[in-house]
Amino acid sequence: MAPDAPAAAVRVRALRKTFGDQAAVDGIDLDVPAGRFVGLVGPNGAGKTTTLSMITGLLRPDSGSVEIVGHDVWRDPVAVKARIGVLPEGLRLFERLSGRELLCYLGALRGIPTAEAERRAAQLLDVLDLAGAQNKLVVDYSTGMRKKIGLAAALLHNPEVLFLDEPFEGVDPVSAQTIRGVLERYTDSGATVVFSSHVMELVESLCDWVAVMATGRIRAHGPLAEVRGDAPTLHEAFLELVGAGERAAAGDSLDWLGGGAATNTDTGTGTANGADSTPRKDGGR
Ligand SMILES: Nc1ncnc2c1ncn2[C@@H]1O[C@H](COP(=O)(O)OP(=O)(O)OP(=O)(O)O)[C@@H](O)[C@H]1O
Repeated sequence: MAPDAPAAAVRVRALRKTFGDQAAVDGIDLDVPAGRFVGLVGPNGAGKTTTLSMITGLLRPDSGSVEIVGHDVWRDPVAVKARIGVLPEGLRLFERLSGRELLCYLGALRGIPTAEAERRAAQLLDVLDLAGAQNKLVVDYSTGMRKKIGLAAALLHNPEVLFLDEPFEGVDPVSAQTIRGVLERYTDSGATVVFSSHVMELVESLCDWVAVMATGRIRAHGPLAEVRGDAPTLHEAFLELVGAGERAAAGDSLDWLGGGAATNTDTGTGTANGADSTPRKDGGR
């Protein structure tokens, strides 16, 4: 391979997963370049979590293959798991450990020498603004704190590629800024971050490479500017790619919805207010 063509961080071929007769991921191909900040975006149910779960070895595909920095996820799982960090959706943690104990324990599982694991844990807790809660049990952590301790756990072994499923969901703006700073520093060192999100503004401001998914397929992927094309924002390009205009128009059929009783007058099932549109507190009895 030419020196100016670095190996893909993630190489996906014909990846497919069905649940019953529904294809959650419908045979996707994807090459994620190394050293990028990558956003996987798509509407609810697009298949983002299913894709990330298969890429990280948490869910077995029906067919297709995934390589991470040249290692097959299903044939070479140990090599892959040593190279990746994962913050999955609905992260399960050891709830009865404190944040610091959790990181030190995971460090031991990863084979990191105790002193080094403690050093890294202390630094991560500090940078992620969790030092004050390091002795608190994880079960007592808030949603945002859980995301941050999950991120610390995913970074502890200094992985080459980090996968984050909705890392900013439930996180306040200050913590989001902290997480962002950590991730930017991490990608500046040449590592790759792949994260899923619905928040286009966030993806646009953080990512230099995006993949847009809808109904189990990749609709567009590549450098941010290319995917955005002539659209003024990624948000607008996204709406066009996933056909959201049609779905928005479908809302027109909710002609009864308006928060008032007046629209119920001729249905025969309403409040019997008749032509009087004045709201009545007695429920029309
Ligand atoms: N374990 C499962 N059993 C049955 N159907 C599933 C399962 N997991 C996912 N699906 C279905 O697969 C489709 C893709 O789901 P997935 O969670 O991957 O989407 P997503 O893009 O992550 O959505 P969201 O943004 O809402 O989290 C959905 O229609 C979902 O209902």
